[in-house]
Amino acid sequence: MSHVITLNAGSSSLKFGLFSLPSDDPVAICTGIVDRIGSAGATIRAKTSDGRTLGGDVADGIADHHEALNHVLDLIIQQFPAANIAAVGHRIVHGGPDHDQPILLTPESLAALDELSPFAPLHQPYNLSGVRASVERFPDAVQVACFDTAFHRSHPWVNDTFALPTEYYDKGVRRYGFHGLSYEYISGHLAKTAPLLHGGRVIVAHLGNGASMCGMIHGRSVGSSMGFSAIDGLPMGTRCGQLDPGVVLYLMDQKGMSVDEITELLYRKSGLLGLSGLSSDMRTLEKSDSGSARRAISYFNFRARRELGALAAVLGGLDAVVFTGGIGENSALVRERICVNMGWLGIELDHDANTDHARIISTPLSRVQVMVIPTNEELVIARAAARFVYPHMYETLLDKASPAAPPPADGSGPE
Ligand SMILES: Nc1ncnc2c1ncn2[C@@H]1O[C@H](COP(=O)(O)OP(=O)(O)O)[C@@H](O)[C@H]1O
Ligand SMILES: CC(=O)OP(=O)(O)O
Ligand SMILES: [Mg+2]
Repeated sequence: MSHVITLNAGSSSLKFGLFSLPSDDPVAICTGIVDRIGSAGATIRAKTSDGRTLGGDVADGIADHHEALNHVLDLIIQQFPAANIAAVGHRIVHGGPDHDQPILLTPESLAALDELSPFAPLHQPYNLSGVRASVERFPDAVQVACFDTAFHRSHPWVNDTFALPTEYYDKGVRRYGFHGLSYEYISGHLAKTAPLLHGGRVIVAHLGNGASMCGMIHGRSVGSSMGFSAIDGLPMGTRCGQLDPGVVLYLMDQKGMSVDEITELLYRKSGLLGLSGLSSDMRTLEKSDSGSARRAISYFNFRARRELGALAAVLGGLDAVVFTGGIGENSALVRERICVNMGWLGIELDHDANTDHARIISTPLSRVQVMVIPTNEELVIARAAARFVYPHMYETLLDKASPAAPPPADGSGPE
């Protein structure tokens, strides 16, 4: 049987998965993460489908993604010597304006994606270095790129543009939207488990270390809180979220800050970390009784409520809200605070169901159904890679999972 490796490289982490490809849907055999690449305290941790925990601290550290990948592959080869790697699927954060589907990676497509690195400096170069390292280790495997931006290419023009002179749009200065693999998973999951809601107006809140929201009609994205870069929209672990561009001009002009300094500030020192002065991790903030931790959580929830209302307006109403991502799946407090006093929008949260992390956390009478659905970006990548390995076998599966074309969103269609 053939196998697929999935790779999701962040600036200091590398998430990975090993999937087998039986005839119906890829099956995860092992998933894990290499953390703190390039700094002290590097770890590699993985879980297998038969309940084993693998890996541990890496005493000498891990210098870069190339080395991280070698650790991952050593672990996979040691633990699963019979694995026959036919494909490696990569999460590539930026696919530019044209890619609305996964593609096969070739030297030419890789070079073209490299040109998008300035659009996503803290993601794209690491994604692509994961590709290069895996080409070296698996020269015979198919390498597949799965884009975080692809799911949002169905945006109507008004949600895709800024009010800049149009030449900037033509040069690629657009609202791309990200976390598309997660949204694709949720959309497919709803299509299977709640087809009526899938056919309606849904807001998915992907709240993790990176956070965004997506408004969907008929399972397709019509709007997203992230824009040109993965800094926009909601505040995140270390990213500021929506910011008046005047702040950036002020920092450059009046404070003499360089591009690198501002990049560091907006991507790595802001968000929950910047506001709390304590941590980027919601778990730590929830446990803290410091005022700054409470304020950071309040800001996070406030902006999420604002975005929820804005997207509901874009969708022309709301049928369901889905929480996902590390915070969305695990923080009853954040879900409660985002949904509180949202009766005007039709949201009535069931306090006990929310505390119990039930799948449906709204009351039976709530007009809007509120759900918690764990995301699975790795499965979306594995499915895409499988499609290139066994086109005939997986084509049908993906057609079933992929949503039908939506009618234009009321009032927000191309103008
Ligand atoms: N039990 C929990 N309660 C609250 N927040 C949590 C919990 N578990 C994880 N998180 C939050 O989720 C974040 C990680 O989310 P995740 O979606 O895995 O992030 P990413 O994929 O962007 O690295 C953590 O940084 C933390 O803020
Ligand atoms: C696009 C993005 O923000 O990704 P992540 O959440 O993995 O940082
Ligand atoms: Mg993520």
